[in-house]
Parts: sequence; C-alpha cells; structure tokens
Amino acid sequence: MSNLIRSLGYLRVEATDLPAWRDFGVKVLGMTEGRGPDPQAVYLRMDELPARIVVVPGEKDRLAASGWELADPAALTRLVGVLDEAGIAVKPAGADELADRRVSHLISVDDPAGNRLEFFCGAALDSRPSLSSYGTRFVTGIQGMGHVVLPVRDDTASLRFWSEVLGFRLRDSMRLVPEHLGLPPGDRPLWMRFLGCGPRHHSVALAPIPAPTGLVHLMIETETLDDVGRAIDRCGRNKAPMISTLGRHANDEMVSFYVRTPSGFDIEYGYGGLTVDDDTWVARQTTAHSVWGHRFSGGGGH
Ligand SMILES: Cc1ccc(O)c(O)c1CC[C@@H]1C(=O)CC[C@]2(C)C(=O)CC[C@@H]12
Ligand SMILES: [Fe+2]
Repeated sequence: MSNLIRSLGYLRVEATDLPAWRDFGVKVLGMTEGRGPDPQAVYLRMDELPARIVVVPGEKDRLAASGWELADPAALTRLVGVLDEAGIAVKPAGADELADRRVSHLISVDDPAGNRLEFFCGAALDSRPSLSSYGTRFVTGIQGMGHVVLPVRDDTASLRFWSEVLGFRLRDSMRLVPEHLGLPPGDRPLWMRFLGCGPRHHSVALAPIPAPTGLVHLMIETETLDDVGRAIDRCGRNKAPMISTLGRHANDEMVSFYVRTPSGFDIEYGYGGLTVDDDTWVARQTTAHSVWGHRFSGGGGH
C-alpha cells in the first residue's frame, strides 16, 4: 500500500485528426490552447498547467497514457520501491520525455489490463492564465483534472493492483448487467469499481467494458452548472455528438452529460461532484447508475 498518488494530472492521446481535436477542445469543451515542445501536438489547458490533454499525431486513436501526480521526488522514489516490491516493471523516463511532458521526474508502468500509467512530480507551471472565451472554469487543484474510466478484464487483479499497490481507496462498486453492455450473458458478476486518491469521490473507475481506444471516458468538472449548460449548447452548434442526456449520478452526485471525442472515447462534462473524507467514508454498492437522466444513445445500447 503506498497512498502516494495525489491526483489525475494529464492524459496523452494519440489521434488521427488533430485539427478536429483543437476545435473540439477549444470550442466544445471550453479549454484553451497552450504551446509545447512538439509543434505537431495539440496542448489543451484547463488551469495553470501547460496542458491537461496532450494530443499527438498517431496511426490510430487511443489513450497513450494517463498521468498521475505525486507530491515530490521523495514520494516518487517511495512509489518505485513499492512497485519493485510488487514485481511491477518500472520504466524510467529519458530526458526527452521529461522535456516533452515538462515535469522534473517521471516513471511509467502498465497496469494488469495493459493501461499505460505515468507517475510524475515537479510539473512546470504556465504563467499565462488559461482564459476561455466562454468563461468556463474547471475544478482542478487538489482534486486533479477529473476522473478516467479505464477498461479492465480481470476485476480482481486490477482492483488489487490499484488499491493494494497504488494505494487508491475503494469508494463505491456497481454491478453491471452484461447484456446492457452488449456482452454475452455470463455467470460471473461484472463489477465496476470506483476508486479515489484524494478528496474527489473517484479519480479512476475500473470497468469491465471493452474499449478499443483504451479509455471509456474522461470526466472534467466545471465550477458552475451554467458552464455545463453552455457546453451542451456548444455541442449543438459544433455538431459534437452528445451520447447521453443530462443526469445526476447516484454515487458521486455529479450532474453531467457525455459527448463523443474525435478519437471515439467519451468526455463526461459535469458539475457538482462529491468530495469525500477517508476517515469517515464507507464504500457501498450503488444499484442504479443515476438518480435521474443519463439516458444513453448510440454509445452501445444503454
Ligand atoms: C455509474 C457512474 C457513476 C459515476 C460516474 O462518473 C460514471 O461515469 C458512471 C457511469 C459509468 C458507465 C460508463 O461510463 C459507460 C456506460 C455505463 C456502463 C452504463 O451503461 C451504466 C453506467 C455507465
Ligand atoms: Fe464518470
């Protein structure tokens, strides 16, 4: 158990259509475009970091890595010790990768499902404010950039790695019906696990849902409900495919909707997510994904 990871820091996405991503990030999501070392890449900002989503040209559309922030080099050194002890192969970063990501220290590992994870500290800040022309402000800070839902195959192995090795805390579980996901009916129950590493209710959810792009969705959170409403309007104006109606989740109380990115995975765009305290939090099971809304279409029969 390590308990060293503080928050979701960034995503690296490989994409086939970079101009579509620039438009989507700026005009639909309300992020701002930053600058970075790779002139080909699109750097999308939400706050004082130089980029929260880095989109690089690729042969196919996929999540290349999720980046997770630690407090300092000592914490990263301790995490390497924990990973070594657990027999997980740790790849140190070269100078080129550090420069590219604008961090002082970086390592990477693959989780049991093959999701590439990067652990870093010492992010460079961008002194230019990230000011969206729509007035959108994102909830980041100690809550990080949001949450990711990553595909897993073996629920037990993945849950053990994320909780027992990485030190994430189980915040909620939800049983899924295979037929609802377009999967064959099975005898084993399918569990979705929601885990946190800080005050945000969940920074990662592990889902037994096949995702060809390596990501089910990224959730980003705004400071006001009006920011979410305006984003819905911009989806319409820019013909970005909304794949769910507005709804409120049962477990983290987030009011959100889902929109498809140019890379085929989804963004959950939300407001009002719950923060929790590990000293008092009790992990439960939710039996309905939402208290209202979130009717899905197109994305696979929900
Ligand atoms: C259930 C839930 C709670 C909190 C969240 O932040 C959240 O994204 C979800 C929904 C998770 C999940 C999904 O991402 C893909 C489509 C899913 C599997 C459904 O069909 C129900 C739950 C949905
Ligand atoms: Fe979510």
